[in-house]
Amino acid sequence: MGENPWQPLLQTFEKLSNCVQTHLSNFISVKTTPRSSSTIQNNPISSDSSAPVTTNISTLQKLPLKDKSTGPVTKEDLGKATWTFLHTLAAQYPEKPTRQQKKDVKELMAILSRMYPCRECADHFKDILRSNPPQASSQEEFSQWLCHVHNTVNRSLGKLVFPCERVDARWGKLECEQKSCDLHGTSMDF
Ligand SMILES: Cc1cc2nc3c(=O)[nH]c(=O)nc-3n(C[C@H](O)[C@H](O)[C@H](O)COP(=O)(O)OP(=O)(O)OC[C@H]3O[C@@H](n4cnc5c(N)ncnc54)[C@H](O)[C@@H]3O)c2cc1C
Repeated sequence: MGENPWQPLLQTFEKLSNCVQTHLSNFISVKTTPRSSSTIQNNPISSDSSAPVTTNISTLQKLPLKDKSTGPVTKEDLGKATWTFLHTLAAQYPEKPTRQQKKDVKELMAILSRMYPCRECADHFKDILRSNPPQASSQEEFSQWLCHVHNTVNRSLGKLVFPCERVDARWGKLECEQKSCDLHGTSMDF
């Protein structure tokens, strides 16, 4: 019998199909390959056991499991994030806080000095609070007090002291539509 006249066309089609499959699997980083020791089953939601989807281990090994955003937090990262939280809180603290809000600030600082997830920092902060009890009768008073205690930490770490008259320029209120992020309160409430 002579050669199948469709053979060259079929071979070309097969090559094209393999090429498309390779490019697609590179694009989505998941390969559909026969089960082997270097692949893991990864189709927990499929009820069709005849069509297992497998992820190539070498693909998983290339994933950035410990990049900057997912790796362990350093003392510096934690410090920066906490100061951002505290100074933003101070910037949004009401001009006329309620008794409850003043109490909350004191409690928050006390809790930080006990539970801040860096033991030496927490102990250090406890000492600072002892000689600088929180002052939070107004937004101005709280943000200046916080600037002062942050500078106390800065000094002990050999860092530059921040000019507290510039604290409002450095730490503004959150940008929220129609003041929806503002803390509300007036000392008349309680
Ligand atoms: C309660 C607390 C206690 C800490 N104790 C320790 C400790 O004992 N040992 C330790 O190693 N680390 C401690 N840290 C971490 C340390 O304070 C820094 O956060 C960390 O070293 C990173 O410093 P940084 O130079 O990036 O700027 P940070 O001090 O984190 O400051 C962040 C930003 O705040 C601004 N800023 C600086 N000073 C002031 C200020 N006075 N008022 C307003 N804005 C300011 C600056 O723009 C600065 O870039 C503590 C952090 C906190 C929140």
